Amino acid sequence: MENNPTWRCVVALALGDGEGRWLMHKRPVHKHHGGLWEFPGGKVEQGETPACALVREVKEELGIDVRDEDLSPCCFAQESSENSERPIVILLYTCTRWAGKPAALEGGAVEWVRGRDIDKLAKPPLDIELAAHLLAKMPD
Ligand SMILES: Nc1nc2c([nH]c(=O)n2[C@H]2C[C@H](O)[C@@H](COP(=O)(O)OP(=O)(O)OP(=O)(O)O)O2)c(=O)[nH]1
Repeated sequence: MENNPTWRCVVALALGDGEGRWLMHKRPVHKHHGGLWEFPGGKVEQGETPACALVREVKEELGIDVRDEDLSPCCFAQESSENSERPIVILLYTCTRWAGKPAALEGGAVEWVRGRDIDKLAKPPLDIELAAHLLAKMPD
């Protein structure tokens, strides 16, 4: 269900292993931005808080449990409204506590990547911005 008539809210997770690596998700090839590496997450649905949406999305996408009290707001990135009728805003949270072993349950791939190596991955435009903010705040 659409969450807002004029803009779309997407939430994303920078899951950190505490040793400078972050879990990156490769989008399934048949999807928008297929084959590119993103911070896992997805769209906020009507009636959800961003944190609730992220807890739900990472369970569906990676099969892991995170608790909303372990999510810390990190940064956001947004599309220009000149390029899109309903621009996307992506809110990135960090988290270093979870239960379960992350797996790509929707047909893509997952990998733990050192902060400086995230730069080398092909990413959608907003994930490029999110990665730059994240690494500025949390250098290797
Ligand atoms: N991560 C990311 N997503 C982007 C960017 N630009 C952009 O339009 N998107 C879109 C792709 C998706 O429609 C949406 C992210 O939500 P999602 O991961 O749940 O997307 P999805 O294709 O799996 O969703 P669905 O329609 O199958 O439910 O945001 C970007 O730069 N980074």
